[in-house]
Amino acid sequence: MIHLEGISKSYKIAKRSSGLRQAAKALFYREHTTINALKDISFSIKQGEIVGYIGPNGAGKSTTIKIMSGILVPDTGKCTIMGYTPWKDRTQYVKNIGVVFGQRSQLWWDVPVIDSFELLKDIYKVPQQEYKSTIDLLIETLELQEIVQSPVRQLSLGQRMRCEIAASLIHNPKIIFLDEPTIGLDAVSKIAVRQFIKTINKEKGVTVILTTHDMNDIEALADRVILIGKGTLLYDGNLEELRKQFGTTKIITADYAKNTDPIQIPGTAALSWTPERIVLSIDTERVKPSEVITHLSNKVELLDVTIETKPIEDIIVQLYKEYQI
Ligand SMILES: Nc1ncnc2c1ncn2[C@@H]1O[C@H](COP(=O)(O)OP(=O)(O)OP(=O)(O)O)[C@@H](O)[C@H]1O
Repeated sequence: MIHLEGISKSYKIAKRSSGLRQAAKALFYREHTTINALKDISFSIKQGEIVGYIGPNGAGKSTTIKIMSGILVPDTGKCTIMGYTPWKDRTQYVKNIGVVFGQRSQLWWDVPVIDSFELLKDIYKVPQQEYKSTIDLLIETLELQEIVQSPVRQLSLGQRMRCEIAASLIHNPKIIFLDEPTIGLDAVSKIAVRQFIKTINKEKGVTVILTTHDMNDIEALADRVILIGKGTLLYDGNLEELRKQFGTTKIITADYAKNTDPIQIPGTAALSWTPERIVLSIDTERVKPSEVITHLSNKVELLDVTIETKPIEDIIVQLYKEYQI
């Protein structure tokens, strides 16, 4: 469905110099620097996938989304999405995609949200009946009843984001590109937005490409992650694989009847210790959690034990370190 091959994109920016003399010189002669935002990016995405497109600030995520949505033209490379070249066949192509840029609004600021929806219906030439059933569903599932009559400028960020997502789906697109859709949302709104993305993917088979810095978004939604750093594709694979590769640490917290003897267990490191509780970090490649618990129960009278997996956030930090990005 989506196929990128050898995509590169650079930005040319004028160097700014300080001082009056330099500013005068710049009137006649401008020096430029080139930023290589994307270098030889290739990947394919199948229909119905939810792909998390991740990487640190400035990695090239938004640039890729802009190329895939036809806003930017790459310097070199091929991009075919549903048979279209996004920046060449824009008019036909955009009928098939929805785009949300968390940082920018596609809604008209001063008019009630519902009027923006109507305008988008006309732009995309959505038949009235189809529009009615889509909009009713969107209003209900994204809980927009109370806010659709308000102008966008009066909405909170979370309310606006829910409207943005609805706006991107009015024409029933087959693919949606979400660039940081949960940025600045409270916990409840984040969960609602994630749930909604999951539902349209499951029930309508919508393909989702999601960029985010919130690893909980990735964990909740994406089966596959593509990692980009300094414009280069570094990892493309299953989230579970990533976890296996980098997430071999588990944290065991054990509560026990008072014990003042030191506890040392091979393959573990004590993160904290009191006469009633120990928190151990264990490397599951060296020792199994069950072996640690057996060791512990031989030494102390165990009252409670919990085992936690390393949060996905830590795994990603480790990954960024590994690739030095
Ligand atoms: N319009 C532009 N003009 C010049 N440079 C740009 C432009 N847009 C992006 N860049 C540069 O290209 C690189 C990639 O930027 P991009 O916005 O794609 O990164 P990103 O991964 O989306 O980052 P973030 O997570 O911070 O949003 C950065 O170095 C950025 O400064």
